[in-house]
Amino acid sequence: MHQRLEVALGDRTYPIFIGDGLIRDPDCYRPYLRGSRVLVITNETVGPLYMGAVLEALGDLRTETLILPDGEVYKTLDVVNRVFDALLTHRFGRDATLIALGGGVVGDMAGFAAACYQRGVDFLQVPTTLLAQVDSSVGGKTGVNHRLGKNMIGAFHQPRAVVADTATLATLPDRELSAGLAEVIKYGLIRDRAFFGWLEGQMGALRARDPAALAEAIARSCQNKAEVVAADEREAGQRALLNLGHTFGHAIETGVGYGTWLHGEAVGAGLVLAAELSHRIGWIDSVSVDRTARLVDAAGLPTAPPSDLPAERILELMAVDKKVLDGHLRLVLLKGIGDAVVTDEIDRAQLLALLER
Ligand SMILES: NC(=O)c1ccc[n+]([C@@H]2O[C@H](COP(=O)([O-])OP(=O)(O)OC[C@H]3O[C@@H](n4cnc5c(N)ncnc54)[C@H](O)[C@@H]3O)[C@@H](O)[C@H]2O)c1
Ligand SMILES: O=C(O)C(=O)C[C@@H](O)[C@H](O)[C@H](O)COP(=O)(O)O
Ligand SMILES: [Zn+2]
Repeated sequence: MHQRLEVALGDRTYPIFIGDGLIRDPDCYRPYLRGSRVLVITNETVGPLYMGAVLEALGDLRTETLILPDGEVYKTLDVVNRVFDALLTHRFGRDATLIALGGGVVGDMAGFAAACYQRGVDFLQVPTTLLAQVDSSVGGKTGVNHRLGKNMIGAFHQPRAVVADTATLATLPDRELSAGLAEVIKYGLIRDRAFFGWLEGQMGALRARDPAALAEAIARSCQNKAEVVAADEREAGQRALLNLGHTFGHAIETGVGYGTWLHGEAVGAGLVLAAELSHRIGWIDSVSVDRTARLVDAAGLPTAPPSDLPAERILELMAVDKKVLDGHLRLVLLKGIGDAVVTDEIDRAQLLALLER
């Protein structure tokens, strides 16, 4: 079954297409191209698998391709510069459309290149990981990492359309599927208690790649994300809730070295830390913490930070989080399952005690 959701942003709106085989469907691309010139950006793993299908769908358009190296460690300004090199070498103008074909790494970099090239050109997201289909392809956060912090350089730039072909998940390694499930669980925790309950019952089916379960998880995740982004495109308020687990998670990713822990793995541990901290300050009961830890574990994800990363180091890295305001750390914590809030009331001693447990 094919589904179409909308991300409504005031006078602008864009579709999220979800379904089996959509990567080959010209109707998912053609109406969203400004001109006839397209640059498809992918990486050395995804290119051989799916570039042919995208080129087939684009037909006789004037299309160029660019293959980037694969890995979180390549989500850098240097690599984005290769996109600018390609655009300029092929003399792309302002009517260019970039197509990001791959996971969140390709999507974040291609989107950032689109935000910057000639001060902004169009781009489409064609996400091929679960994580990208449920999260990174939607909402317009684009950017790259810095040695000192995750996603520290970037821009808000919305895609013109998102084409999530669920069939591409067939080739995704199990570890990457699990990583995507961390962001899926996140939506249940922050704003969708019923979805959280559904996930508790469906985790086995999701990990077994049951097509109906995956399609449902992707659609409900995208619906939740689209609603949050529509209400707060540039994270002036409630969009920060999408960062549940990420202050811990980003610190873990940076601390162990980009790509050592996958983003979703670090978020998985971060979700459990956020739940545990919420319990320690009396906001949620221990049953809710256990349910969170059990679901994260059932997804095949870590439930605690790496034992060789000192608590002091995690705290140091958390201090560069983008939610820091006036030097104060702000964290997303839980008032209940399905009910997240941002708070600045956690002090260093509480965090140290949590991380040293
Ligand atoms: N912009 C946002 O809102 C947002 C949201 C969440 C995460 N992110 C970012 O996304 C990144 C993580 O994305 P990710 O988890 O997709 O990782 P990724 O892009 O590194 O992809 C994971 C791996 O799977 C491979 N791959 C992709 N599709 C495949 C397929 N269909 N079959 C086989 N292999 C495939 C990739 O080549 C890569 O090796 C992080 O940098 C994170 O910060 C951004
Ligand atoms: O879309 C958002 O907003 C998110 O926070 C989604 C997160 O899953 C994602 O990892 C995002 O890139 C984190 O944002 P950042 O602003 O903390 O870098
Ligand atoms: Zn994330």
